[in-house]
Amino acid sequence: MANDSSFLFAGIRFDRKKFGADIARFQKKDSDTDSAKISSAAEDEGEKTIEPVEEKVAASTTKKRKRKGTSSETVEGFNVFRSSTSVAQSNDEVRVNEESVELNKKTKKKEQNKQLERDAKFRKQHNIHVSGYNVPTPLQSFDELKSRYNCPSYLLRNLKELGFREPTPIQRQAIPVLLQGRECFACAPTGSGKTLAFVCPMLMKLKDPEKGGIRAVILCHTRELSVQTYRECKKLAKRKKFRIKLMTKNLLRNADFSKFPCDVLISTPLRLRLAIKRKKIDLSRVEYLVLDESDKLFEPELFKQIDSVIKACSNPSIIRSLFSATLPDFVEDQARELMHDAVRVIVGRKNMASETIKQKLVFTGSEEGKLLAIRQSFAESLNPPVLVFLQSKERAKELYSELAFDNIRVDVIHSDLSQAERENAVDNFRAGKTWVLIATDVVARGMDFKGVNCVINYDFPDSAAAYVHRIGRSGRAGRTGEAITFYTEDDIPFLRNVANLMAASGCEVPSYLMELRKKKWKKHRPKRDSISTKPDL
Ligand SMILES: Nc1ncnc2c1ncn2[C@@H]1O[C@H](COP(=O)(O)OP(=O)(O)OP(=O)(O)O)[C@@H](O)[C@H]1O
Repeated sequence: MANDSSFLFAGIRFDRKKFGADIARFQKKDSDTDSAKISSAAEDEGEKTIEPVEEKVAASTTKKRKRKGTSSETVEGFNVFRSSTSVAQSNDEVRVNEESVELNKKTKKKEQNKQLERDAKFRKQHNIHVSGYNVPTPLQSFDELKSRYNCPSYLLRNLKELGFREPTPIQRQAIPVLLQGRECFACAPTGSGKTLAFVCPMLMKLKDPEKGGIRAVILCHTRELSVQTYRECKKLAKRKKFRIKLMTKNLLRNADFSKFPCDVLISTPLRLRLAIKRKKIDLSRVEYLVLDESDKLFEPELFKQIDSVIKACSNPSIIRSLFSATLPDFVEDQARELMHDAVRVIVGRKNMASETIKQKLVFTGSEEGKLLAIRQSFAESLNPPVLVFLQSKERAKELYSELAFDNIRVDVIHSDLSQAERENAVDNFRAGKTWVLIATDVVARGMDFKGVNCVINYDFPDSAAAYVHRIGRSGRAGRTGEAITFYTEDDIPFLRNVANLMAASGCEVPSYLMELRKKKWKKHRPKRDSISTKPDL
């Protein structure tokens, strides 16, 4: 047989050393009995396939290993001894393989189901709600960024140095979603760490600094928030030479965007739109786009601007994400049309105020009553830092000129101030130089002033979202805070809306408030009497 089959090896360099044992065995055998014996050996092997199911996977691999060096081995692509018995054997093998594949599938499915159960339990524990196909397992710890996603050590070190020991619920879920390359719209309470939830995966996705175009864009609705986000990015990217740029007026005016070295660009929609129109900035390489405070960006006055940015970010494999503490249905609907295969992540309940804030309603009767109430409150216990919100810049200026002489360190911020003045006001408040910051809604969203003890809604907010975001400047990152909302006769129709928000976030609300009628609450900015106490001349 060895001789007969030698023609099969013609033209093939046969390694006699390697297959010495086989050659010796074949040479010993009588050529007539040879194939019968080999066939029966093959049958024997075939019989071995009638084994308990559990052992089949192991058996088939052992069999493969055993067959190495036996007569029916494939030599460099040729099956040397092909007989009817080996066909039967192959059929058996196919069956065994099919069964073991089936078994593998079942085991895998079982394990997947167990993992899904564990994920669901974990999400419930952290009040995380998800929808979307194949949502990744939430993070148990920041260490998993290393074990599951090979997070670079500079980033882990930065997280540690910033004092972030454990991911917050939104970070637990949104980070794996974005790292999986999925688009995401996320809603989580104010002060719950959404910035890190989108910056961390962005830095991981970008891996290393690269030349040749803008790779990530973060859109923020105000300049103040852009500056803050820029600083947060820089802190997280420390030790890595990413080119993180803030779209300032100066940059917009003077930069040559055709040679713009930039990994991450942070901008307001207006400035970026101007750069697209005037400077032909190229966003076609952008891999990662974040719309922070997304519901604000989707409002009609900003929508045109974000729309042109979204269109300019034409990379088909872009990952877009939307983050906010409030996510109205109309934004969800628009987001669904815009995004593909997105995962929706909600922490707690949508559009809910943070549970760490003690909320209070105070009836002041009239505008004069408000001024008395705030003065009295400061006289009794001024626990800075305190933020006071008013409905317009005119009213903010008026209150400032009243309180400026009251022997408290007070400042004001609104859109009539220059950029430098606005930044100064924010920095002084952060540094504790200002105790009371009087503000319009320009700093109501996104701004992270550490440790604000109390927010006073001097003027009733104009919508549910405004209420949630304004009071959310206090009680951040798990700390407690306080919110006081003044109301007058004009605001009574909308009291029930605030009462509902208070009750939903666990505050005690007098029952009579819950019995009031609910009225659609949008853009409630009634004409109010002037704040001034100076007599009219
Ligand atoms: N894992 C963490 N552990 C502790 N603190 C954290 C963690 N992540 C973020 N923080 C801190 O929590 C604070 C709030 O974070 P951030 O400003 O991102 O909140 P946010 O959810 O975006 O709030 P908003 O809705 O008001 O914009 C920041 O001071 C931030 O440094």
